[in-house]
Parts: sequence; structure tokens; C-alpha cells
Amino acid sequence: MAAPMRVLVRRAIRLSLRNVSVGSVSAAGRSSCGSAASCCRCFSEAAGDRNTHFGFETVPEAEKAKRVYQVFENVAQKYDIMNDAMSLGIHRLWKDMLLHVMHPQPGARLLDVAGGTGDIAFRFLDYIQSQQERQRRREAMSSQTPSWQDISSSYSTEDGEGDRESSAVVCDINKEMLKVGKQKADNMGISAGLSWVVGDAEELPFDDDQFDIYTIAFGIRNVTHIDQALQEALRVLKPGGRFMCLEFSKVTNPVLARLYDAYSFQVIPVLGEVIAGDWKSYQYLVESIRKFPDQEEFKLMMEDAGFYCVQYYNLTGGVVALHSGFKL
Ligand SMILES: COc1cc(O)cc(C/C=C(\C)CC/C=C(\C)CC/C=C(\C)CC/C=C(\C)CC/C=C(\C)CC/C=C(\C)CC/C=C(\C)CC/C=C(\C)CC/C=C(\C)CCC=C(C)C)c1O
Ligand SMILES: C[S@@+](CC[C@H](N)C(=O)[O-])C[C@H]1O[C@@H](n2cnc3c(N)ncnc32)[C@H](O)[C@@H]1O
Repeated sequence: MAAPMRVLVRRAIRLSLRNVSVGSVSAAGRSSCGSAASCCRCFSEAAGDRNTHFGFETVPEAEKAKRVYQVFENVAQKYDIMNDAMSLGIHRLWKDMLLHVMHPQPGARLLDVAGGTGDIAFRFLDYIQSQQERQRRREAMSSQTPSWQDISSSYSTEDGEGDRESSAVVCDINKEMLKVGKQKADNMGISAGLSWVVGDAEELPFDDDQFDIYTIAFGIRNVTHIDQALQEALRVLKPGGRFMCLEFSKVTNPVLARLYDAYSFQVIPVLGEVIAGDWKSYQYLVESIRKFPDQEEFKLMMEDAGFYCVQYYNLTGGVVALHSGFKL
């Protein structure tokens, strides 16, 4: 089927499924938006006017995406500074950890959804470059005393992994965030293998089976239909491809959880006001974290969507979780 036709058919199926599943709760007791069974979307809807949450507020589904858009349009210019200030730079370690676990090889194609100002894509290209340099050094060393493997591989380099070009696509719904990202890339002199695409995680503008790795860092919490975004991730990944999600999760230690709550609700909005002149967006940030499914719930959502070998790693005591799963 031609690509535009496929998109139309998928959209029609999706719309009909959404109408059928109004108010449904899965066997695991979770609603289709991924929140716990008490989700407002599934229990307070009236006559097709479905509600969801925007932080602690209940809003019509159609309004959430607009409100989220406004938040990131407002914070885009101060986004990177705010992240360093709020986390004392710790968000960089979480993002480094994502790359460490991913361990991408030359030739890999990455799609970074909700990629914002490009932090994950930059790290990906940097990681690949250092892998290639390491490979070249290894080759230089072994050319002095070649083993039989070196000799045999020197006869079959044409489709070798190192010859395929790696690429990273940053996809985000918000043009302002992408604009800041592109400026950063220009300043850093990064352009090879990098592209920027405006697109919605719920309806990705890519064909099926395109990417080796799909990442979404601190993005999925903002998406209205998380189940839909997971379906799209599965669709665009190649068979064998990997889905990786970095997101705020549940702090497991009760003492740390209280400190974490105090910091989140008493300090973060104040920093938002002082640095970005925007209390409300940072109040939304901490509230949206509390509404997001915990580690086990999100793992189940990934499995429901069709991912295999789903596992997660807690970072900083569960402040953040890194979920990983594969398309078979
Ligand atoms: C609008 O939407 C958004 C806007 C954005 O700019 C970003 C995002 C998405 C987020 C990222 C890309 C990641 C970077 C952003 C953050 C980490 C901000 C979110 C912050 C939290 C949810 C709070 C927890 C943060 C951490 C545990 C990271 C580490 C932070 C610290 C260690 C800072 C601690 C600060 C101090 C000790 C000095 C200042 C403290 C005070 C004035 C008093 C209050 C202090 C406490 C009550 C103690 C602090 C205790 C903790 C932070 C608990 C630690 C807990 C554990 C280790 C489990 C976006 O969507
Ligand atoms: C907290 S930022 C994360 C940016 C980046 N991944 C990082 O780790 O710094 C969340 C991003 O999600 C994007 N976003 C929200 N809803 C989206 C959607 N439905 N589709 C694509 N991007 C979305 C926002 O525009 C914003 O850039």
C-alpha cells in the first residue's frame, strides 16, 4: 500500500478503536491513557467529551496538547539553563546513562521523539563518533600485526557496519524547542547525520520499520494518549529495534520521597519563576511527574503495546527510570 494511503487507513482504524474503547480499563486495571484505574479520562467523561489531566487539573483531551505546546513554547529559550539549575547538572548524567545502556554502533539510525533541544541526538552522534575512532585505532594497531580475522575482514569491508552512515532524527511537536536545538547544533558545529522534524509522537510522520532505536526522554509524560505513542514507536522501529524511554518515576525510599516532594513543590516552581519568569510551567512539570505511571505500570504498558524483553533501571533512587524494550 502507498505510504499516504497507509496513513489514512491507520488513522481510520485508530479513530474507530478510540470510539470503541471509550472508558475501557484493561485487565491490569489501567486505563488506556496509562494512568491508574482512577484516571479522570475514563471516569469523568460525558457524552464523548473525554477528559484527561494536565498536571493536577482536569481538562478536555483536545485541550491538553495545546496547553503542553504553550508550556514548551514559553520555556524553550530558558529550557537548558533551567535543567542545569533544577538538577544541579544531574540530568546530564541521566542522559549519559541512556547512551551507555544503548551502546549504539556505527550505522545505527536513531529517532529521538520529543527530542526538544537535541540533547539525546547530540550524545548519540558523539558516542558513535568515539566508537568509530576506537574502531580505527584498533584497526591501525592490528594492521601492524594482522590476525586472520583482520585479513579476512579487509576483503569484505563493503557492507561493514562502519561504512554505513549513522543518523539521528530529532522529532518534536514544538517548533520553538527545535529552533533552540538547531541553534545549539550550529554553535557546536554538528550537522552531519542530523535532521530536525516537526511531528507528533501520536502520529509520527515516518514510514514503518525505519529506525534501529527510538528514544523519548522526559517527553512521554506530556503526551495525551501514551498507548498511541507506544504503538507508533513500535510501528516505526525495524524488527529487532529498541525502544528506550527516560522519564521521571517513583522514588522508592519513603524518606527520600519526602525530601524529593519538598524540593519538587517548594523549590522547582520558585526556580521557574526566578530563572524563566514562569511559575506555572514548572508547577505543571512537578504535577505531571506525579500523574505519570510508576516503573511497573509503565513496563506493563510497554508490554501491552507489544514490546518484548521489557526492563527498567532506576536512576537516582527512582527519581528517573530508564525503560527499554524490543520490537521482534
Ligand atoms: C516544563 O516542563 C519541563 C521543563 C524543563 O525545564 C524540563 C523538563 C523535563 C526535565 C528534564 C529534562 C530533566 C532535568 C530537570 C529536573 C531534574 C527538574 C525536576 C526536578 C525534580 C523532579 C526534583 C528532583 C530532582 C533531583 C533529585 C535531581 C537532583 C537535584 C538536586 C540534588 C538538587 C538539590 C538542591 C539542593 C540540595 C540545594 C537547594 C535546596 C533547598 C533550597 C532546600 C530544599 C532541599 C531539599 C528538600 C533537599 C533536596 C532533596 C532532593 C532533591 C531529594 C533527592 C532524592 C533522591 C536522591 C531520591 C520539563 O518537563
Ligand atoms: C521536557 S522536554 C524533553 C526534551 C528532550 N528530550 C530532553 O530530554 O531534554 C519535552 C518535549 O516533549 C515535546 N512534546 C510534548 N508533546 C509531544 C508530542 N505529542 N509529540 C512530540 N513531542 C512532544 C515538547 O515539545 C518538549 O520539547
